[in-house]
Amino acid sequence: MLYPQDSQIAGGRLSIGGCDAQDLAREFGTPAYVVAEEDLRSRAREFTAAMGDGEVVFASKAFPCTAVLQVFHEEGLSVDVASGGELALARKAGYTGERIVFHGNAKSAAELRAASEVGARIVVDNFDELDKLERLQAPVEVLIRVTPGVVADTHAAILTGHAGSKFGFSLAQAPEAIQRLTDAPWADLKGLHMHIGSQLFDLEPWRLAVEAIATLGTFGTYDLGGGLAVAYTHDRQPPTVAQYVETMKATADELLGPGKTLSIEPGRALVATAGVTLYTIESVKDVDLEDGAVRFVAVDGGMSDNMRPMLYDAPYDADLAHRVGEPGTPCTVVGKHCESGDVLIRETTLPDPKPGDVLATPVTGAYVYAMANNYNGVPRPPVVFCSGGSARLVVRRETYEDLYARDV
Ligand SMILES: Cc1ncc(COP(=O)(O)O)c(C=O)c1O
Ligand SMILES: N[C@@H](CCCC[NH3+])C(=O)O
Repeated sequence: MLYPQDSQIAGGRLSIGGCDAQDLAREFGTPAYVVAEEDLRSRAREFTAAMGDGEVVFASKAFPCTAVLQVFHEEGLSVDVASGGELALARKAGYTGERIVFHGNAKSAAELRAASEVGARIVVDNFDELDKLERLQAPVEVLIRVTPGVVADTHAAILTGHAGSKFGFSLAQAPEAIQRLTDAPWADLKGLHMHIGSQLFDLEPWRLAVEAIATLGTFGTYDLGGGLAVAYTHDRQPPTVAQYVETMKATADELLGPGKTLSIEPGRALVATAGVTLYTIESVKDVDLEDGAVRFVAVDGGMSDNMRPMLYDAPYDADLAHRVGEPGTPCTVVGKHCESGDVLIRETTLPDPKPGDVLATPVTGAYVYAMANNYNGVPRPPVVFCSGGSARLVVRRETYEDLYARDV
């Protein structure tokens, strides 16, 4: 099943965290991002149990929402932030510096100052950043981000560990960065960081990457980044959390030496399955073409609430919330935006979809809320947490007033 762990389907009706999906749509309106809180918690526990005394750092870019961060804070995870804004969210959720890892390939002096003031660990990406830190002279814990020169199998836009990536020091540059940070009296160099890409199914590239960074000397701490894939549809299954973590630990033991302090930074794999987006179908249109007919099912959201299909051709599945599991006919789910590329699902099957029906798209917890926007003046959807049969609003829907609230 693609739905969160505590979902149920009874008589074709979907419930999430004990809450009926159609009732949620009625109560909170659509589109709505529904989040199964127990799914977030159980993923966090799966990671922490597998990591043992290693550190699990939530990559907050995947779901930068205070309530989500609070859950992971309660579950004992650390947090990865990639901007001053994400740092502010992490602080709002209760995080203190020793559990914050600060990332970015273009950190400003102000962001570096803010990170140093709260005592966050800074992952140094380039020589200009190193110069800025030198000018700041604030005592900071640092890691060095290394680009291992490994090509993993994922969409080019979310590949980050290849030679030619904009992130990190190349293997050739890293020794100079290591030397400078070892010599700097203000820097406490803990070790190396790498992150080779996102939505990765194959574990082999991580091994190659660790092999590459192992040539740079021995450190006490290694942060191996995030990247574990999730199943968006039934077509392709990723490794389990346990398989992935065991591989990371065994690879580190073998290639970096035993007893290292290890961190991993999952984003997607912690939040994707907890999220279900609910839409209302607004129109159903059959278009006859020479090579067959297309049934467009148009919903009340689209590329403003989920950019991923447009950016990465990301596949999703969908169901009518009251007829889950029934056989259907081929449909293309489109959004309400003024672009033909506003396609949420190129091909799925739905049983006789009608205007007014509630459509549920599972596995929409990661990088969906995160990349929402106001294209066509569409207010961004609310976030609703469901658990044990109760639903609570944790982010309200934007209003039309919000759309001009920043006018001066
Ligand atoms: C530095 C860093 N760490 C962790 C992540 C999280 O990746 P994922 O969501 O694929 O686990 C990212 C995003 O790709 C990242 O840039
Ligand atoms: N936004 C991307 C992931 C970015 C990874 C961040 N380094 C996605 O939706 O898949």
